[in-house]
Amino acid sequence: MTEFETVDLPVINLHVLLTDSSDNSNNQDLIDIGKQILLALESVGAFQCFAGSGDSTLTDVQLFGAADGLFSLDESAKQATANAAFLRGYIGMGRESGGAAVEVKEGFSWGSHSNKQINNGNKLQYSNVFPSAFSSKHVSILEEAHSFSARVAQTILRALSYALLNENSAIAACCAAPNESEAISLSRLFRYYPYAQFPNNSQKNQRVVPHKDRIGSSHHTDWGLLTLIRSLEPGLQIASTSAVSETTVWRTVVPRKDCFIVNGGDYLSIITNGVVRSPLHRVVNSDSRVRTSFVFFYYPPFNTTVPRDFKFLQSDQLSEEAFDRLNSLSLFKDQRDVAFKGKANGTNIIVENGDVLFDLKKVSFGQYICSKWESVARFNY
Ligand SMILES: O=C(O)CCC(=O)C(=O)O
Ligand SMILES: [Fe+2]
Repeated sequence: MTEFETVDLPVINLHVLLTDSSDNSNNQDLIDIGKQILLALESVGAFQCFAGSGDSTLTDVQLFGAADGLFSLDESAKQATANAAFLRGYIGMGRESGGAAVEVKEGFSWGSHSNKQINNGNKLQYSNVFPSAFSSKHVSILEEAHSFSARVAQTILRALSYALLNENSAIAACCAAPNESEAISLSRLFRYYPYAQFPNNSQKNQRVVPHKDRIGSSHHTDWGLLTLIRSLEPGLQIASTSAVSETTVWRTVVPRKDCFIVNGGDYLSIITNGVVRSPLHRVVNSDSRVRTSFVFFYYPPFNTTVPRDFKFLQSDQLSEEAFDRLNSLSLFKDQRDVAFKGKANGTNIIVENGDVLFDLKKVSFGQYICSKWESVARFNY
């Protein structure tokens, strides 16, 4: 495998804020940690976060033990959950991609344990679907991973909104209903395999170019407020540029034990007028090793729309660099299979010059995100 550079992400210890829930603006820890978070999110757009040790935390041993239990089930037990509900259950190899490449991974999605049913057309809020052979001990570890991650994400945003001082109102609006956010946020486990496990069946003579025709996760930015990632293995890479070009250098994140890797998301970048970066990233697979990761996408409440004072797309309000950066976010890109590119898709997506624009006045965040998830499903493998 090609050698890649590594990136040294700042490490931020959030533990003290998770044990102290007082919402007091004089709280020095909140201010200090908020500043560290702001510095990390406005420079690289990512950091590693230690969320504590003790009972109410998530350990790598618990999490990856549950992941092993899940992925080692029979294919038929996993497949039985594949089409049970939108964004719940198993995702088979090659069934999802954010680009033209085949993503050589299997995955599993779940959400909040307290979701009981579909809620007023809100497809993101649904009860969990686990294979019947999956142990209840492992189910509770995964469901606790979801609620703990939501608490960590809320705490990061609370500290960030203090650090942003005058710019905190947009974040505060997104944080006003943490239970609604938790209900539509998404947890996933992924297992990435050597590319050789997905050979080229249809065009046998064509060479498969590693990291181009086959990849772990195509280059993208995440759509939501924050993404939390756990893994024991490197593979996640952050780009040196906001769009892929000849000068792009991919740098590997080396995960630290019992830490989350935290990425700023597109929506957070938008509501902070580009102050927070949503870093361009991808996952490359090893030739010889399997990599497992836990990924948690933290979203604002379903009905959130962009706040009224939103300045995006008025380039006079932003530096040229920030404007270009916001314009290249995956949230605004058409990530559908090539066969659909340039064609309108129902009511949620507006297509202009092949790119998808988010009609900010008409569409709620939740509705739009449903259409984004539909756009990355792949069926023809
Ligand atoms: O597995 C990882 O490390 C990250 C995956 C990722 O970027 C995503 O699913 O959005
Ligand atoms: Fe991502």
